[in-house]
Amino acid sequence: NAEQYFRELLDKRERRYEDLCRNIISDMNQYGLSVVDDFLGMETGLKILNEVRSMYNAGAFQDGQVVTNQTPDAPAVRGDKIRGDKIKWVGGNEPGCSNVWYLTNQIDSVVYRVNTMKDNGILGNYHIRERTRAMVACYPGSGTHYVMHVDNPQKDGRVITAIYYLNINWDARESGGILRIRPTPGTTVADIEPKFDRLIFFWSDIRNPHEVQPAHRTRYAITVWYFDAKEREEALIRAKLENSKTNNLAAQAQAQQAEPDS
Ligand SMILES: Cn1c(O)c(C(=O)NCC(=O)O)c(=O)c2ccccc21
Ligand SMILES: [Mn+2]
Repeated sequence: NAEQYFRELLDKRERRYEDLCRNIISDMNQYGLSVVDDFLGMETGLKILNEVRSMYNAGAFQDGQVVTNQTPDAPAVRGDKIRGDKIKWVGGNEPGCSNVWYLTNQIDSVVYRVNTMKDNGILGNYHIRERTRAMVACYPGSGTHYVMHVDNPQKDGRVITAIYYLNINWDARESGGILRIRPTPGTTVADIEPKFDRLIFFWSDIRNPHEVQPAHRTRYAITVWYFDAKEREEALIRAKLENSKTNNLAAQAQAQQAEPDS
């Protein structure tokens, strides 16, 4: 009967979800990164893509960082600075961002789940309670890239990077834009295509230097970073100490200047 059918459907969905979380746990423990394809399905993915496109076309993205021309051999002629990635920070439920907001909720439930499941290995060392806002990024596609870097080299609290890609029929052979992660220690690299409805996770710290190779087609991605409560707290305390130290130095310098020569 119908009730039986729906119960089985839900059970199947729940099992699929469990399997998904199990796979992420084993990937993160084994490789420090995990790739999930078809995360939300075509229909939902398209809604997010259209929302991001309309934000971009409305000029809501900050101008990307200015980078010199991409061709290293040609002399950097004045004025050939091109704009790199352009980004827009999306908080919670601002108007016109409901689909991005839905996405971040879906990623949240996976991350909070894998963080609390039993036998989750390294993930069990973290206590993830909050994340950054969502960073919506667009590479305009004129060969723009992002240099090799570590997201969190200095223990600012971010432990997991989650990136959701929106690029339909992406073919890296003609469009480039590959995310290359060079897990350390290790000698292999992971080349990840920014494919539509693909969600990836990787440790945000020095274990995962990565770069975005030059993109020759508009390349959209949405990133959220998850904090470990302890590392985040310690980072905030350090920042406060640093702050008060610099304030004191400034105040002292001010005071010394003000004092008449003794
Ligand atoms: C635009 N963009 C990024 O694309 C990546 C990044 O690592 N992207 C990986 C990817 O898109 O596959 C970043 O890490 C990043 C950090 C600060 C500001 C902008 C940034
Ligand atoms: Mn990065």
